Amino acid sequence: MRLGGRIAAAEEVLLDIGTRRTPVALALRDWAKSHRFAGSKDRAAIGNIVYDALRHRSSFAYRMDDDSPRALAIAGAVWGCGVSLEQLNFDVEDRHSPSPLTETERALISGKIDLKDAPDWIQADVPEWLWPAFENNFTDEAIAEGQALAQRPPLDMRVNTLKAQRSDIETEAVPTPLSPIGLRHPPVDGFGRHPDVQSTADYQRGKIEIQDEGSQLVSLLCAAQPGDKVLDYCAGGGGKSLALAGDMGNRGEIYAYDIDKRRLAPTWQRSDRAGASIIEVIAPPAETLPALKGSMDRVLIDAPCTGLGTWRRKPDAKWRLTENALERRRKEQVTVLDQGSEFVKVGGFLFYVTCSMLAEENEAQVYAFLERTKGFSLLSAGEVFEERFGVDGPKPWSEDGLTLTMTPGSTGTDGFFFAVMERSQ
Ligand SMILES: C[S@@+](CC[C@H](N)C(=O)[O-])C[C@H]1O[C@@H](n2cnc3c(N)ncnc32)[C@H](O)[C@@H]1O
Repeated sequence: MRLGGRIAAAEEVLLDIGTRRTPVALALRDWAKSHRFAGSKDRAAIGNIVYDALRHRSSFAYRMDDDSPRALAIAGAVWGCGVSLEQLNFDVEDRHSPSPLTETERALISGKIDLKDAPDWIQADVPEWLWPAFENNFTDEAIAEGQALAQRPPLDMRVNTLKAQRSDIETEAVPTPLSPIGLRHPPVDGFGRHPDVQSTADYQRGKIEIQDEGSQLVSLLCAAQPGDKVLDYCAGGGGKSLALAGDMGNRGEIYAYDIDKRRLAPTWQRSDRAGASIIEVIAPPAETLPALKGSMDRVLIDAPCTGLGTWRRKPDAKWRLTENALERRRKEQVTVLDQGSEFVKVGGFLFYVTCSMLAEENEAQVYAFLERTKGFSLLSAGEVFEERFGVDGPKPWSEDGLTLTMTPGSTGTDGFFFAVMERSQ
């Protein structure tokens, strides 16, 4: 496909996302299914235009003075993928090409509108309704943090130390700056794409997992010891259970529970591949779960959240998020904290993690939990962070000197919140 065809395809996909509210990955898959002539390079290029257009939706719309799919697709190609104005001379004979650029479009692409004059939320590419909370969190750095969340992400992998060391992995990926067991393919440029890690022998043999460095760090911050009894209360697909099993040297007990059976399902196969035999999956109706109450050394609550921290990877979620959804997540967070905390033994630890950076989902939830629940106290996570990842590397945010908030802007990871509490009675 020529460039014009790729831009027109991106416009079509953006229209689909806007009208059907289809998640971006699904919209791209649907488009590819009905356009079999598109090769893998075309699909990657179209994907890059679409993802970049969504990452920067409000700032691109401002600079194009237009938020139509056409304007966003052109902006995605130019400012996201580095296409030049000269390259945008679409071939009028090509029926797959968009119509030629108008004079106004040409002027706008040449940079007629200065983003510096735009409201802060537009410069930051954060939804307008969410801006006060976002700004409150990051104050002077809020625009920079928003912009960091709109960048392309790296592809991070975690080395499964049950099967390999970092130096054993055959790859062009580089070590991650903080995680001692992470490898990174940096963000791609232009129309590039990341290597297909899942088809490598190391992945198939369970030596590596795809996992963002932030997710690796929160798992390592739990400092689970060989022999511990650990409950992963919101285990989802088991990503953190697997990381914990590696850190524990496959000695001890890990119970992976989630209210949603379907989300939990891949954990069996993933544990097998990783050789993580200490993981016991407890799926609903979870008859064996109540017997574990009060007996766990560590309980990890990787709570359901708005997922702000993953906007680099799921930029469509940023514009779909509503105040109602935030409220629903907040209620679920109260539930999982109350329920999960019952499993911690006296002298054990409770970890509260989200992939959000909103104080309402993070510090506020932890403080409200401590207020209504006897016997738990908040410890400093910063000390463990420095112990495990050194004092010289990038530092997470900490509003209270105890909890940690990692962000693309501070630690170069997805956004994650981490708090550790100890049970004393
Ligand atoms: C952030 S995801 C977990 C991701 C997972 N830990 C990982 O590393 O891949 C949050 C999970 O919480 C689960 N959840 C929501 N409400 C729950 C509840 N009341 N009890 C247990 N799990 C719950 C959801 O089904 C979802 O899988």
